[in-house]
Amino acid sequence: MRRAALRLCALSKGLLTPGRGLTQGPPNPSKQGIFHIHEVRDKLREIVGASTNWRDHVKAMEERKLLHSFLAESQKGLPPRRMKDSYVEVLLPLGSEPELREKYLTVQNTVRFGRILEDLDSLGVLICYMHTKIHSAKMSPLSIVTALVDKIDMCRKSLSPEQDIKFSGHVSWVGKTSMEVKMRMFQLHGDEFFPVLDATFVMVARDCENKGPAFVNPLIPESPEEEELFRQGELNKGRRIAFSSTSLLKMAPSAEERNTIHEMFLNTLDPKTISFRSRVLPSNAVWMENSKLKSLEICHPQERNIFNRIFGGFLMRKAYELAWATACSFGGSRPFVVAVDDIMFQKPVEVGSLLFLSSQVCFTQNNYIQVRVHSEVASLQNKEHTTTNVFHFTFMSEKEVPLVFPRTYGESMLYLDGQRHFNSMSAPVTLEKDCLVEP
Ligand SMILES: CCCCCCCCCC(=O)SCCNC(=O)CCNC(=O)[C@H](O)C(C)(C)COP(=O)(O)OP(=O)(O)OC[C@H]1O[C@@H](n2cnc3c(N)ncnc32)[C@H](O)[C@@H]1OP(=O)(O)O
Repeated sequence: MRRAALRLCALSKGLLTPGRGLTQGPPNPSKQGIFHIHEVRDKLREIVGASTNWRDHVKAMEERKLLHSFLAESQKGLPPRRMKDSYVEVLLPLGSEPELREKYLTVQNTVRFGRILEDLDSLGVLICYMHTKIHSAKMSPLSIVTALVDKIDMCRKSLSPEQDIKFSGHVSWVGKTSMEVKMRMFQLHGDEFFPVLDATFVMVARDCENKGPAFVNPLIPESPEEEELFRQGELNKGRRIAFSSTSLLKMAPSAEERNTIHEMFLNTLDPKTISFRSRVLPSNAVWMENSKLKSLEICHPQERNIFNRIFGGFLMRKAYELAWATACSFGGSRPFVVAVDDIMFQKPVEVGSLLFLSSQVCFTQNNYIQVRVHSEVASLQNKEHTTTNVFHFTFMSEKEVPLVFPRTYGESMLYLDGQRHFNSMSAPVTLEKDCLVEP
C-alpha cells in the first residue's frame, strides 16, 4: 500500500515563479496590479449585481433576469480567451495589516485553514468571471458556482499569521459550461514569497437566475506549458469520471478490497467463541462508530453567496473545522491537514436551511487520519433530509494513531472509500515540523 503524505506544490517543483502566472502574462487585470482580499467579494457583488442588504435580495435577482439576452446560444458564439486573461493575484496582508489577523488566527498562533478555504472559493469564482468577462456589459449574465474542489495540497511551509499571504490563479481548462481553476498560495518569508498550497477547483456556469447551464468562453493555450495544463485538465475530467463510475455506491469492491475487509472482520472475531456475532476490538483500535462528531448550523442570510444561496466556502469551513475536531479527538494530539480532495457540491443550500454535518474517521494509517464529512439539509417546514456535500480531509497527527475498524457492511464501504481517497494522494515527501496548518 502506498504511504500518503504531503505533496509538494507544483510551484515548488519549479513550474511557476512566485507572483507570476504560468502564462507569464500580465500579473492581473486590475489597475492596482493586485487585489486586496477585501476587494474580492466586493468585486464579485459588483459583477453579478448582488444585494449588499438581505432586504433587497429579491429585487437584485429580478434585475439579473434582464441579463438573459447576454447569454450565448453556443460556445462558438463566444470569443476565445487565454490563460492570462483570467490571471488574478490577491494579497492577504496579515503582516502589514495586523487588524486582519484576528479573523485568521488559531489559538496556536497559526492560520485558520477554514478561512483559507473561504478565500480560495471566492477567488476561484472571481477568476472564472475574468475568463468570461463581457467587455460591453457592466454585469455578468452568468451565475458561477463551485461544483468541485478537486484537490488541495499543502506544501512544506508553515502558515504564520504574521506574514503576508498572496494568492494567484487562472482558468486552466474549460469544457462547455465548466471551468477548471488552478490556484496557488504563497507566504512571505524575508523578502520572498514561498509556495504553501496548490488547489484545483471546478466551477460551473449557470444562467442569470442559476436555473440552467450556460456556455463559457473557449480557452486557447498559448505555450507548451499551457498546453500541458490544458491536457491535464482533460485528464482530470477523465479521472473523475473513472473514479465516479467505480464508486462503491455503484460497484462491488475489488477482490483485494474484499480481502482487506474480510481480514479485518476475522481480526475482530472473539477466539473464545465460535460465532460470527461476537466481535472484539484488537488492541490499539477503535470502532468506526465511536469516531463520530456531529454539528448543526442554521444557515443565516449573512452566510449567503452572491446568488442568495449559502456560500460554498462557509460550508467548507464548517465541515473542515468539524473534521479537524474529529481527527483531534481521535488521534489525541493536534492534527494538521495535508490534503483535501473531491469535495463535490451536489445541491445548493438555501438560506434558512438547517445544515446537519456528520464527521467520522473512516481510515487511518501510521500518523494519518482520513476523515469524511457528510452534510445534509432540511428546512424547518420540510423535515426531509437531502445530501448536499461529501467532504474528504487527510490529516497528520504528531503521533501514531489507532486503527479504525468497521463493524457493519456500510462502514466497511466507508473504510474502503477512505482508503481510496488516501491512496489517491501522490508520492510521499518528508514532513517537517513547521508544516502546521490548523483549523
Ligand atoms: C457575498 C460574497 C460571497 C462571494 C462568494 C462567491 C462565491 C460563490 C460560489 C459559491 O458559493 S457556489 C455555492 C456552492 N455550490 C453550489 O451550491 C453548487 C451546487 N450544485 C449544483 O448546483 C449543481 O450540482 C451543479 C450546477 C454544480 C451541476 O449541476 P448538474 O449536475 O445539473 O450539471 P450538468 O450535469 O448539467 O453538468 C454541467 C457541467 O458541470 C460539470 N460538472 C457537474 N458536476 C461536476 C462535478 N462534481 N465535478 C466536475 N464537473 C462537474 C459537468 O461536467 C458539465 O460540464 P461541461 O458542460 O463543461 O461538460
